[in-house]
Amino acid sequence: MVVATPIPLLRRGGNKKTAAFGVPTIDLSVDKSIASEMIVKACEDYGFFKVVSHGVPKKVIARMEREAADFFSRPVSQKGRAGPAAPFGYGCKNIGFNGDKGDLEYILLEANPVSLCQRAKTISNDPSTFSSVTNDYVSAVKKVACDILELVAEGLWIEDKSIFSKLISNSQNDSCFRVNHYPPFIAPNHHHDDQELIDNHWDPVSSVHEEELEEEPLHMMTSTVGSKSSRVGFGEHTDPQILTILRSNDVSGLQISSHDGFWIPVPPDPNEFFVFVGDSFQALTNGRFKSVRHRVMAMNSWKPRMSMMYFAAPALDTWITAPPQINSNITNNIYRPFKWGDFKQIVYSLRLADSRLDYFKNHHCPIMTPY
Ligand SMILES: C=C1C[C@]23C[C@@]1(O)CC[C@H]2[C@@]12CC[C@H](O)[C@@](C)(C(=O)O1)[C@H]2[C@@H]3C(=O)O
Ligand SMILES: O=C(O)CCC(=O)C(=O)O
Ligand SMILES: [Fe+2]
Repeated sequence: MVVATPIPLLRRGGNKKTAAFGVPTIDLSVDKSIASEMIVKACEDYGFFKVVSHGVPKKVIARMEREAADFFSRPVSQKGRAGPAAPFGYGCKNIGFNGDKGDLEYILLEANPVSLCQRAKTISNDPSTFSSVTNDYVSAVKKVACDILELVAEGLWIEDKSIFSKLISNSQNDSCFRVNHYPPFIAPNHHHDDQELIDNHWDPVSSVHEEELEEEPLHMMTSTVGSKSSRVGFGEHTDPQILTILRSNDVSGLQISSHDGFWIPVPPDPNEFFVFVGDSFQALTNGRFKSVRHRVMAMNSWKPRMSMMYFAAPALDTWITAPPQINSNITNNIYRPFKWGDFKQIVYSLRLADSRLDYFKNHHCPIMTPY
């Protein structure tokens, strides 16, 4: 049984806003009452945790990785046939519609079999294999997301264990799937002698030059290789959906933000999944769970980072508001109830780094609840 308590391990002095901690790790094979309590605690304290013994076969992961790697290895002229991302399809450096940029290329897909089947035709020379491999992967991680959401309901002592999972298992769910591919990055002052550090023991904490980052808002950074700004892979943001299930190869770069403003590097773990609380889960729990800010910094690596995210979202017409089992007095609602589809529209009108949930904070607006 793997039960790791999140313990701050290191905080360097001066004005370096970085820290390291033991990622809260939940073994999904342990007794439900233990796992559910740990998940609720991690969602409250960090909005982030790792799951192990998740039951997703290695083969399903390896096949998805191979299909994606094969796509990104193609010439730009071929990849471009699946783009530009609007928002679905192949994208390169441009994220969203409002000028955000990152040092990456990606494919963003709707996570349903019909759409995947259509999209696969522009992505692969063997579309039926691509869509069947992607469907298998998406179904497997969706199951992980549902298991986690049911454990959350249990941990919150809610009788209807499917209160959250049914939102994403609804046939009209709006979940999506993204594969990000970050090119290798070697810092301009990098020496070959450092190779051993890169391969094995490289310490991302000391390599994040925060004094440089503070000069320029992250979302303004471009991806010009060779300048200091080349290090932003995917700028800081929270995910708007309910839950995100991330898996990456063994290349580092992911960082999460602690409540006190430190960037915490997350060591990659290709066999396991990282789980992020999204904005919608924050609203569904009336702020009890926190959506976690995160980003990807291009780290010294000769190898590309490849990550896959399943963003679990409800149907567009689903009301997002805390159920009475969580908040019995609606006058205490932090957020106005909103439909996922309306929230998504706001999301796409804003920049990556914006705090979108603030737009739904209750000030003087009348409270309407669908419950
Ligand atoms: C700049 C943007 C890209 C994004 C939509 C947005 O306007 C703001 C949120 C971004 C984000 C972050 C999490 C996911 O990667 C994503 C697919 C999502 O749902 O919200 C992306 C959007 C995107 O890349 O299309
Ligand atoms: O690529 C990663 O590791 C994370 C990317 C991310 O946060 C996103 O696509 O929303
Ligand atoms: Fe994200």
